[in-house]
Amino acid sequence: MIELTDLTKRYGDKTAVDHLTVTVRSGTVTGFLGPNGSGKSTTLRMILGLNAPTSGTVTIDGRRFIDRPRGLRHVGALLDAQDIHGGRSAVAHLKSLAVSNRIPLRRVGEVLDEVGLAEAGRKRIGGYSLGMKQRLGIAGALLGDPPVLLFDEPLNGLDPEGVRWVREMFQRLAKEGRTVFVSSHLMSEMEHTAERLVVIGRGALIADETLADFSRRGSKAAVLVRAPEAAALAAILTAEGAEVEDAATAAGGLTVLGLTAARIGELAWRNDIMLAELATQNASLEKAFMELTADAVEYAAGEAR
Ligand SMILES: Nc1ncnc2c1ncn2[C@@H]1O[C@H](COP(=O)(O)OP(=O)(O)OP(=O)(O)O)[C@@H](O)[C@H]1O
Repeated sequence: MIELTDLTKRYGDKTAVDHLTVTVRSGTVTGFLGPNGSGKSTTLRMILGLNAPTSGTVTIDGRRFIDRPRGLRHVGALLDAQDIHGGRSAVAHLKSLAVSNRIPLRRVGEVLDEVGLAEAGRKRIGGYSLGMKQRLGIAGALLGDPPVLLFDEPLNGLDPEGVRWVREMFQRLAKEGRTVFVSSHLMSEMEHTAERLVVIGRGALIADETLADFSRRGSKAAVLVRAPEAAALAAILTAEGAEVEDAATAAGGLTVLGLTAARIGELAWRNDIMLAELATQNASLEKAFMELTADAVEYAAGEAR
């Protein structure tokens, strides 16, 4: 379990992390989401004792990371897959990590197998693709077989097969009872990866809940209706109290809020209006994320320069 209590980090006038209080539980994959520059990396670095908090505390299973003599055996982390010595091979890199953390050397072969780098293990890291570096970073995090794992944007640079593989691995690690905390600035990456979400904006907590609860915060469920006589139908639905928006992109499409699909179908039938399509739209996680973090986006497109 990772516990952040009133955790704050300031750089001069800039508050990178703002009184963050969060508990990251074991046995589940927790997504750590926020727009670019919202303080995710700074938080992960404070968890690992690489940055000192301005105030507040962070503990892992009750102790500060730097007070743990077992290091990589307790917490495995991938912070920046590119930040690695390109002249060495993956085997040499992992062996040096193993030796300095008193991890048996047989783990090197095991983790390289696990991440699919067994063949490339003796090649220079400098020649690796970003996806291979991500895999190597994940191997390093797994080396000490730790109960707590932190990953900063681990899906960056992975192809769709790689993304699926990482997702399945995170879920397996969580099922084994470990704490898996994964940052991303993209909801689409977390949607099929995490079970819980911690969402921050400008360093402050916006949400800490299950994915299902988070999606309910988003826009109300809407119903998409397509009908040749869209204008007539829109008038009927509005008279029934619905909020109707024209979906400008789809000819004849209406987005209806405030009525169920069943009720819309019934009203159309009673008024002899033919429907071409009637579909309930699930509240989109992406939309909920965009709405909740809109005020916290630091560099939006189209902003005054
Ligand atoms: N060493 C530093 N000195 C000054 N400001 C910093 C430093 N490190 C981070 N910041 C600032 O703190 C804020 C949070 O940065 P951080 O890298 O933690 O965000 P992030 O959520 O990880 O972003 P991204 O998704 O872009 O990686 C940013 O505004 C950043 O410019």
